[in-house]
Amino acid sequence: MTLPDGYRFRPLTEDDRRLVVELDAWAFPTSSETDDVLGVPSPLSWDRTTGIEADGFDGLAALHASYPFTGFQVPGGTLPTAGLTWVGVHPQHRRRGLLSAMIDQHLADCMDRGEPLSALFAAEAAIYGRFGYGRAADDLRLQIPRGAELRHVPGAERHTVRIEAASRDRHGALVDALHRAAGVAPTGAPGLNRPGWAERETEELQASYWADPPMYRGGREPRRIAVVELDGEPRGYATFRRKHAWENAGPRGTVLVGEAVALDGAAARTLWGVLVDLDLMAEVTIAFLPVDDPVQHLLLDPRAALPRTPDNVWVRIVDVPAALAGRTYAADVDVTIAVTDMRLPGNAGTWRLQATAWGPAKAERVFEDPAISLDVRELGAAYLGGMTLASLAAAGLVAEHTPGALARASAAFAWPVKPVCSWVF
Ligand SMILES: CC(=O)SCCNC(=O)CCNC(=O)[C@H](O)C(C)(C)COP(=O)(O)OP(=O)(O)OC[C@H]1O[C@@H](n2cnc3c(N)ncnc32)[C@H](O)[C@@H]1OP(=O)(O)O
Repeated sequence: MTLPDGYRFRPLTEDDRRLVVELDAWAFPTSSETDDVLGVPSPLSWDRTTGIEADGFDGLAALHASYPFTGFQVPGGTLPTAGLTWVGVHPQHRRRGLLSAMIDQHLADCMDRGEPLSALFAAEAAIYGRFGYGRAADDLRLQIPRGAELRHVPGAERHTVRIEAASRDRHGALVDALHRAAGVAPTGAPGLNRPGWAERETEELQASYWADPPMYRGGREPRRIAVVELDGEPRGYATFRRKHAWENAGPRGTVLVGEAVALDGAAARTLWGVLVDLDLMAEVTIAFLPVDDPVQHLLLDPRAALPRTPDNVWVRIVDVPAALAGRTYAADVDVTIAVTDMRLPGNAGTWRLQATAWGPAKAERVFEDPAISLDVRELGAAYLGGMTLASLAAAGLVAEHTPGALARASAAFAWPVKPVCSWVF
C-alpha cells in the first residue's frame, strides 16, 4: 500500500532525534520532558529508522524502526530477523493508512536485507494480525507472595549469591553471556534452544538497556542485580527494583523483577529463593518469563502466584521457503502446505516441506493439491513451536485436506522448549 497524497517517507538520522522523541510522545503519552528523554541513550538503529512527513505539518506524522536480530532463535537454530519497533502515528494523522504503508515498507526492507522473519511486541493485540503477524509466543507473569515455598533442588545449596547495584561496567559481559547461553541451551541439552529469544545485539540497545534514569523508575530504587555463582562461576542473574510501602499491617513493599535467567534448576532455585525473601517486601512481580520457566515447577503453590499468560512475541514470515527451511523440526515430516498471503504474493502458493527429525529441512514450491492450508498469519503463529497447528485447526484457522497430515505436521512444528522473548523491544 502506498502513502496517501501529501505524505512522504524520509529516512531519519541521529540529527532527527528530537523529532523522533516528540512523535513518540504523541503516540505513547508520557509525563517526561523531551529534553530529559534526549539525555538518555536512544536504542534505535538509525539506518533502520524511517519517518513520514506530511504537507503543511511541522514535525513527523509517523515513524517506524527495526532492530537487527542476526541471531534470533528459531527452533534448532537462528535466522536473521527484523525486530519491528517504535511504530507510531501522530493522532492527527491516524486511520489514513500510514501504518499500512509503513508495514509494506518494512516488509520490503526485510526482503532486501535478507531477513526472512519480522518479529514484534504489539502495543495492542488487535493491530498486527491483519498484516500477517501471528501470535507466536505467550509469556508467564507472576505475583509471588513473600516467602513462597519452593521445592528443593539438589545442589542448590552449593551456590552463592551476590546482590549489587547493577552496572554495565561490572555486569554487562556477565549478563550478555548468561542471557545468550539461556537462549542457546535453556535446559543444558544441546540442540534444544529457546525460540523467540533475542539478544540486545547493537551498541545502541546495550546503552539504552543499561541506562537507568530516575524518570523511568516509577518511584522504585535504581536497578539491582542478584548474581548466582557456583565455585565463582556465574550461573544465573536477576535484575530487580524494590519499592517501599508502609501500610496499616506494616511493610508491604514490592519487588519488580526485570529479567531472571538461570542456566539450570539448582541456580534457578537459588535465585528465586533470594527474590522471594527480601526484607520489607510483600510480593515479587515478574513478566516475560517463558510459560515453561522452572519457577512454575518450583513453586509449591503456583496458584498463589496468580499466573497470567498474555501474548509475547508476534512473528511475520517474510520469506516462506527460507523460513520453512531455516528451522529444525521435532519429527520427520513431508507435507504440502498451501499458504495465502495478502501482502506478499511471493509467499502465496503451495510449498512442500521435507525434513527429518532434528535434521535438515528443505522447502520448495509445488503445483499440486495441498495436504494442509493456512494463512501466513497462522504459519507465523506456529513457527516458533509454541502454538500448535492442531490448536489453530481446532479454531478453524488451519484446514486439513489429507487425513493424518495435520497430526504429523503439528507434531513436527511443535518444539519441546516454549518460545519467549525476555525483554520488550
Ligand atoms: C511494534 C510496535 O511498535 S507496537 C506500537 C504501535 N503503536 C501504538 O500503539 C501507538 C499509538 N497508536 C498509533 O500510533 C496508531 O494508531 C497505529 C500505529 C496503531 C495505527 O496507525 P494508523 O496509521 O492509524 O493505521 P492505519 O490507518 O494504517 O490502519 C490500518 C488498519 O488497522 C486498523 N487499526 C489501526 N490501529 C488499530 C488498533 N489499535 N486496533 C485495532 N485495529 C487497528 C485500522 O482500523 C485499519 O483497519 P482497516 O484496514 O480495516 O480500515
